[in-house]
Amino acid sequence: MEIRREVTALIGVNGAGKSTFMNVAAGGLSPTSGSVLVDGKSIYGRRTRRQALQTVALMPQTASFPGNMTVREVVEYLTWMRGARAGDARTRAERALETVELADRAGSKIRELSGGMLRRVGLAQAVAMDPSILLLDEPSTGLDPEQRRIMVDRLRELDAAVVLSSHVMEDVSDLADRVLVLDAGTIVFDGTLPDLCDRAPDPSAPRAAEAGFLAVLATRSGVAR
Ligand SMILES: Nc1ncnc2c1ncn2[C@@H]1O[C@H](COP(=O)(O)OP(=O)(O)OP(=O)(O)O)[C@@H](O)[C@H]1O
Repeated sequence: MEIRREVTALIGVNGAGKSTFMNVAAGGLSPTSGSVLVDGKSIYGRRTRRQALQTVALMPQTASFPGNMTVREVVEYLTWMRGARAGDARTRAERALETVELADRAGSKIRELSGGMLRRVGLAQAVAMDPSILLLDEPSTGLDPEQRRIMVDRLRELDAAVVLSSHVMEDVSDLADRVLVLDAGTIVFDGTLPDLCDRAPDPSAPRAAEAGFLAVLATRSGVAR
């Protein structure tokens, strides 16, 4: 598939392969077949990997940051790891923490944070280097309604190709220009949200997107049989 400079939502049932896709696309899980090209350069190529990795950032589904480090240290360290110079990494980390409204907890230890705050640290480290490709694995999980709204607003402001996986249809309808449905590792739908709603038995009914998603999967399993 080709990812464009827009927001692409990746949806699918548990185990469909969303996180696997994200990890492969982010350069962290080498594919057994196929390739990942960033601006035409392989993210797994020996000579091209370094540059490709600077363009892509992942907010993983679960992140295990060291509990003893402060929020600022974690974001700064990961930003430095991505190639920022030390002073620049500090500035970028501070700015990213402001973006996710976590600046007031910059000095807190990771182990003192709530689950939703940890998710926001994951988002901060992903946006700190202004990546042109941002992969977000279930970004709204664990966020309260206000924080989810802030995340949606921030993501709308980004000038990047964003891929987000989600089970929350509200995220999809608030953000996605394009929707992909993944089923057992295969893309079985590629279109807009209205296209997906059109697959529902009643496209004008409330929750038509969910019904369309289920209809796509039902058609697929019908074909498979
Ligand atoms: N490290 C691993 N080793 C072997 N199999 C794995 C590993 N991680 C995931 N899988 C398998 O790969 C498939 C896809 O898993 P993946 O985590 O990508 O799904 P997902 O769509 O992100 O699911 P969820 O919605 O539950 O997060 C599943 O069958 C899963 O059991």
